[in-house]
Amino acid sequence: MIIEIDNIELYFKDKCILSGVYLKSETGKITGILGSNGSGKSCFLKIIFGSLKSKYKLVRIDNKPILKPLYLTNQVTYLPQHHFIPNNVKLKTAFKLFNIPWAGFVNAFEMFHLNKNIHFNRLSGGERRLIETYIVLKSNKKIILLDEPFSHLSPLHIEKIKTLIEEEKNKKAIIITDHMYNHIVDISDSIYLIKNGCTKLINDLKELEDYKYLSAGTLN
Ligand SMILES: Nc1ncnc2c1ncn2[C@@H]1O[C@H](COP(=O)(O)OP(=O)(O)OP(=O)(O)O)[C@@H](O)[C@H]1O
Repeated sequence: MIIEIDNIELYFKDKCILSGVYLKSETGKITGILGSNGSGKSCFLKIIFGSLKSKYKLVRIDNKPILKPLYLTNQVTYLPQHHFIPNNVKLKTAFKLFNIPWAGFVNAFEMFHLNKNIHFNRLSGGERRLIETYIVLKSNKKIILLDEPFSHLSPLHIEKIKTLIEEEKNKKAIIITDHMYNHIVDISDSIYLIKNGCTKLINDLKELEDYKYLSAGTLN
């Protein structure tokens, strides 16, 4: 499956956030999006998902235009920046609701093996993030959108999530953004930088410095 997003124009009042955006992602590939604070990364993911309306947008899957919000096609899932599992839900209930086997999760993250019956709001911010990222990654959807999956995670958990992303990409198209650019660079097959409302396909990492996303000499 190849998904392409094109022709987006997003304004808030008369402030232009995105214009001249193009992104291509496909099954078996991880597509990274980088950009400084406020550059429009989250808005872009919400527009792809279909939860944020823009003035224009064109989404194509395998060359066919998708005219309704992508989430209505049942092909996409999305990890937002905020928590999406309600506070008062027990972990085992959350896994059941999203149809994700608990056993696989505790196999990968043993530290949770006694936590099946605890409520989501009894976990730390990083633990919640880890569980939500796992649930989104393991869903049976073909397109996965991840908005800052690494924030609040400790280094070992970041490595585990990266491994999981690499495993899942075999059957999914994964689009990911995070400020931990080194991890994005590490796992991405292609990288787009959002700058001045436009996406720029990065062919050489040095361009991240040229476009002043990183300060000069960072990559030396
Ligand atoms: N509902 C809204 N109303 C008005 N402006 C908004 C709204 N949502 C986002 N914006 C603005 O759009 C711009 C892009 O926001 P977005 O959240 O997409 O940035 P981002 O690249 O994800 O930033 P960060 O890395 O800091 O999370 C910002 O200037 C933000 O203030």
